[in-house]
Amino acid sequence: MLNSFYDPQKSGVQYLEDLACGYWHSQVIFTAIELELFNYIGTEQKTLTEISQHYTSNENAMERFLDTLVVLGLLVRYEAYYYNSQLASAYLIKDKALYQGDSILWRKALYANWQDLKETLICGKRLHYIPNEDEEILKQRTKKYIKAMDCIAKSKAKEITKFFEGVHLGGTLLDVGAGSGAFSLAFLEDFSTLKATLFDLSSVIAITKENLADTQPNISYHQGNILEDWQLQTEKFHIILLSNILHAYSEKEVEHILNQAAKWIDPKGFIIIHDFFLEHYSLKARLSDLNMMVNTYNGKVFEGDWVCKLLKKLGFYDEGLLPLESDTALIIASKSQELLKKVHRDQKQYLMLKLKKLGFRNLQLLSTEDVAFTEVAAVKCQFGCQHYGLGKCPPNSLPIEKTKKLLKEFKYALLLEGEPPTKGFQKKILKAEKEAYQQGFYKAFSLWAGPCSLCSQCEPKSSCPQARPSMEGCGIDVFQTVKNLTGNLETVKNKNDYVKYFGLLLLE
Ligand SMILES: C[S@@+](CC[C@H](N)C(=O)[O-])C[C@H]1O[C@@H](n2cnc3c(N)ncnc32)[C@H](O)[C@@H]1O
Repeated sequence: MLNSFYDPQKSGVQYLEDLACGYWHSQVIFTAIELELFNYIGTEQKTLTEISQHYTSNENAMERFLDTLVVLGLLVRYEAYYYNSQLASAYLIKDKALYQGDSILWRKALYANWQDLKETLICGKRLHYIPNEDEEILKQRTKKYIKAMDCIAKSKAKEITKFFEGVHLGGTLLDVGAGSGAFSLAFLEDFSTLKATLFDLSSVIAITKENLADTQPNISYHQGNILEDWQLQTEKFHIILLSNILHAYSEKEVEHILNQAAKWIDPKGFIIIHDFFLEHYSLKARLSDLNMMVNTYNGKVFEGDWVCKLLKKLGFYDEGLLPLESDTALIIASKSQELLKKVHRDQKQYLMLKLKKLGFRNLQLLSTEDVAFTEVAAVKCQFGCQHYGLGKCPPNSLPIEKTKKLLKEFKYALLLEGEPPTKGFQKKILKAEKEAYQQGFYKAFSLWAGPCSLCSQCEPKSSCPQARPSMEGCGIDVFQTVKNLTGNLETVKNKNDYVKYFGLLLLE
């Protein structure tokens, strides 16, 4: 969920080298899509010679290129034959429903302005605009843009509508900045009594209308500028959708857009905001923010919290950020708290988002069945640790068999990663446990790392509301558990090496 490649224990020169070579990956996928290589291979097998002849390319160069695509997981090579991988077959062949090639090539089109990043930092905003673009060229570019948005929207639409499973959604939907209308189409498919109005610039509406032809009787269109007063000439709407709109603008325009949405929403309706937010998929959100800086007039990626505060000022309730499994998240707001309660949210994902704010480096959801145990932990506590017998350390902790039984009471756990000092980490674990409890995980119980460091003195036999056992003190094989999940945990080799702390928050 945090989408961060950086690992303070491991990241060194290799990490820097990989960062610097990021564009190599991009260039490989851009080229493969431009060549329509995955279409050419299709469901067949092709030899290097066939592929090289088809593209009139140098055979040696083509083999090196194809073998790189194999390592990237986009092709499979078996002896002399190349095939599309499952991933490429699903998303990189043009006639597939979830084809992503158009959005991948749109990324390429955005690259030119990234070259100006250094100058953009000095100037504070995008440097170059295309002056007086020819009408036909502009139309072709808008078409490409809509296709690109459509690829992404289609791949996410069902992730969004599932929040409303079981909710009776009827009436009218206003899709603000609708683009291809993919999100509206997904809502119409799942909620048959809905009618949607697609609101966008006239240049976009013209293309979307053409694309959808007359196949959608429940769709109407409204051309206009969302930065002006919305002149909709209809009743209020039951759903207002703002998907990937806020990040195109700055605070002032976002306030205007939300004000207009508040004006046009039925008191028993939902405002649905779908976007990048800094709290979710943080690295991608940050990079998207820079992308807005180099490629738009004043777009930026916001904190979900800030948007929620604006909605609150306008009299709306919301449930905070609802992360999708992919890189974006939702805010669903309504003036009716009753209605909001009907919206499904993934309780554990929501909790993870809240806990991230406590400052954990990383959070991983796991099944309690994936927790590893070792008898060696107890032996290491008894022989080799100065804390043995003190506070809540063994033998005042839970013996391994009792811990195994305890974990059977819980289905899930969150592995929480932090760092020294021990006291600070343990306080965060307690706060995490409290947050989980307050969100309804009534059994929530935590195990932390190291000897209890909250108080300077401790009566080992007495009960203490604050003390929790450590994972290792209860027989958990912390190394193995972490390695099973992330493959990443190093033994500390030097005194000053970075140490990772882990806690486990048990959830029913
Ligand atoms: C990033 S796309 C999002 C499209 C779609 N909502 C989605 O999520 O796939 C932004 C859309 O907002 C529209 N838009 C941006 N500024 C607008 C404005 N001032 N008035 C009307 N539409 C606007 C664009 O034309 C484009 O279709």
